[in-house]
Amino acid sequence: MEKLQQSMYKLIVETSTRLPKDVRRAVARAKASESAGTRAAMSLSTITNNISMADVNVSPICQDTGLPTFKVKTPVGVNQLKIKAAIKNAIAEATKGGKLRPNSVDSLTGENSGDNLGEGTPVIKFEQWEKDYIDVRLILKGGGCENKNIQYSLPCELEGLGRAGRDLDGIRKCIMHSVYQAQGQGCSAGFIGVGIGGDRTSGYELAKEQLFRSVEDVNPNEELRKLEEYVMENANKLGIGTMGFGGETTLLGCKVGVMNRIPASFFVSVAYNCWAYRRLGVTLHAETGDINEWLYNEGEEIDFSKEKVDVEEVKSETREVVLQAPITEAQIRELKVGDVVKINGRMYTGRDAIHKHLSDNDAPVDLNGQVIYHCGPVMLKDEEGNWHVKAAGPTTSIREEPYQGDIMKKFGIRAVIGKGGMGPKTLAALKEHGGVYLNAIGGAAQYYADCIKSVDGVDLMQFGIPEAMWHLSVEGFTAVVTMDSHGNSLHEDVDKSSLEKLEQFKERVF
Ligand SMILES: O=C(O)C[C@H](O)C(=O)O
Ligand code: SF4
Repeated sequence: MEKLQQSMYKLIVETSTRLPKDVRRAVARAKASESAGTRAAMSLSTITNNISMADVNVSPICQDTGLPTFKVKTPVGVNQLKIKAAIKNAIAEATKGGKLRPNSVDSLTGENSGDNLGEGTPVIKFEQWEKDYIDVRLILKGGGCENKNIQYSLPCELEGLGRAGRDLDGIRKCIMHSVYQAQGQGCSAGFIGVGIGGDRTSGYELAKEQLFRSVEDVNPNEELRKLEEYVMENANKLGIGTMGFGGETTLLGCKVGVMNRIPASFFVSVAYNCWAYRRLGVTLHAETGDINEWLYNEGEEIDFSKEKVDVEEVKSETREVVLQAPITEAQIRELKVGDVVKINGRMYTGRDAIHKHLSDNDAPVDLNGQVIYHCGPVMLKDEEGNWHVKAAGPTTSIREEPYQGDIMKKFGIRAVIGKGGMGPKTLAALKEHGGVYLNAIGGAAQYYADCIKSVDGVDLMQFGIPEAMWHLSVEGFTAVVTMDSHGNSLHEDVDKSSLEKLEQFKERVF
């Protein structure tokens, strides 16, 4: 098994940096369905551009390289402990080289282990089989989409859809609701894996298991095939769209599995995966550990770098404003939902730990008139001790909802950049204080890393690389105003209109 660690390293790097062929085709279909010049089309262009940049840079498609989850099938007699050790070594190596973000955090102390290893991370699941080779599959599922997973216990009442009973139609309603409740926060357009039955644990396992199916397979169970097709057709009528900006494509794939349950329980579990659906697999020679074959490798690989972007058309529909910090209140009050903002100059990253910290402490820098970027980047230090950005897309902003408004007022922050939008408390604060929320394209970590021209400093490194406050110099960092200082929120509007659309699916279908 001398090649095992090397094979696992290849699998990790490939999964983190190259989107699988079936997923590319799904993204391309979504792009083709949007009209040029719309926000959805613009976002999808950024996404496909980002996919190509990750190919070329061999760098993470998204900065959140998730909780690495391996599923391994081994012939009888193969030493699983050796496989586990090889996977762990390969994970540490990939983290050191900036192919994975250090993502393993002590839940009690908040300490980041720095190498992605720790209690419960990575997840490795073994199964034995009768074949004579090893099958290893890996999914890197990020935290933002993981947070949008949902489990229903039937019967239940669902907003917009009424009662969901213990039958196929009740299941249908749960799935439709799961897409609605995710909005754009899990970086839509997304994929869902659904598990019907089991208990709370095995139901979610089954849901995640569906994410290991190919996007284009056909469910052999006739009832489930119909259900999957129904969901694909109708969830896309909800109008949530890419990033929750509205649009034709909200869902890129739906896979449903079923298992038995016990009489008192009836769970429908949904695992939501962002467009940056990073899962791959290999088969290995059982004695040497060499890669025999790459899985999910069928069909054409779309090379998005060959596509042409119709920039002129995009420009005609949107107003573009260039900003440079420090920003004045008057400049902010000029901005309206729908404006495209290009930022030059300084911004500071701040996510979960920073927001909590700033609510009880002074800021390490003067934040008056400044821009906060909700981002946990992948960073590498060179031999001279200088930091380099390897991936730096936005994180889900709603987690900062309890703190954001207060912090903006306390420190005089004028703009926050993130994704998925924020709630009523922040919207009220933007109006009162004169602030703006800018939505960047979730998952576009290479695209944004390219806009970052230098790393000028870092504070609060004790929170770990993703959570520290990085001082960044940017050029042409592009984001859309989705919440302005006049009380307007695109997120509130899309939520409301998609709930109205959801109500159309109240009547029995199955
Ligand atoms: O942790 C991150 O960088 C992003 C996260 O996956 C998210 O979607 O919020
Ligand atoms: S930022 Fe978006 S694309 Fe990246 S892992 Fe989170 S949900 Fe997925």
